[in-house]
Amino acid sequence: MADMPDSSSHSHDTDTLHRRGLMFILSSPSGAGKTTLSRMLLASEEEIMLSVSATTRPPREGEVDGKDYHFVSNEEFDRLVEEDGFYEWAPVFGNRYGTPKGHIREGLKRGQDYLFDIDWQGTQQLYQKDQQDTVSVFILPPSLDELHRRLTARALDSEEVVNSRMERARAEISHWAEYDYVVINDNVDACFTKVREILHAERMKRTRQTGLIPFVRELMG
Ligand SMILES: Nc1ncnc2c1ncn2[C@@H]1O[C@H](COP(=O)(O)OP(=O)(O)OP(=O)(O)O)[C@@H](O)[C@H]1O
Ligand SMILES: Nc1nc2c(ncn2[C@@H]2O[C@H](COP(=O)(O)O)[C@@H](O)[C@H]2O)c(=O)[nH]1
Repeated sequence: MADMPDSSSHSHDTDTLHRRGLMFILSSPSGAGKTTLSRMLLASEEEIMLSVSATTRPPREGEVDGKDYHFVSNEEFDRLVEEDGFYEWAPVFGNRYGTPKGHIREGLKRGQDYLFDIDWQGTQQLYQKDQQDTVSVFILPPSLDELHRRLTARALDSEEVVNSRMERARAEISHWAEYDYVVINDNVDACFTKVREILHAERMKRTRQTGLIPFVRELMG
């Protein structure tokens, strides 16, 4: 290593130039696998934080209040809407779901990434509010038969709920072309690798790397 140039005199750490955070959205018809992929992403990426939605839907078995969702009453949801407490919200499957405002804007400036498991209505609203920080990925099932199989195998919803989600699937899939990326979730590991590659590439986008401006200035003298 003796003949390697000494880089210690550089005033920038070139591995950690400042960048803006991004809002990384995963959408899909119910049952295609976005919750599974979100959990895999959160387990493997330290720099991304889940945006925990509020919902009027009752918790499913195993879901934890404050971790999977903030489970709220209809009255509480009304109050949050009136107080302008949501970044976006939408009715889905007879319940209401919304992204609490929290500190997303400040976090993005600091370089914090946020993961959103939201539907096409919420995606459109985030795009309208802040297009430059938004990256959206639509997850498709390999077939509708497989989607039905996954919803049934998950065994968390009644047959009636599974059927109503299947009825909605075509309408949701019709929004696929509004997304930046589309990935088919056939093999979950292969799909996850693609989703993670998208996140990594988007982090490197020139317009997000705000630290490049002072770096290049210094580089050029
Ligand atoms: N590639 C895959 N192959 C087989 N099963 C899968 C695959 N991906 C996810 N699953 C399974 O399919 C079921 C539905 O997945 P998941 O709950 O992640 O879907 P979702 O899109 O988040 O649904 P919802 O919108 O209703 O929350 C789960 O039981 C999950 O383990
Ligand atoms: N527009 C929003 N959609 C959301 C939000 N949180 C979740 N969702 C979407 O709702 C459906 C159903 O979810 P489930 O957990 O009941 O199966 C799914 O498509 C989610 O992506 C939100 O805050 N805003």
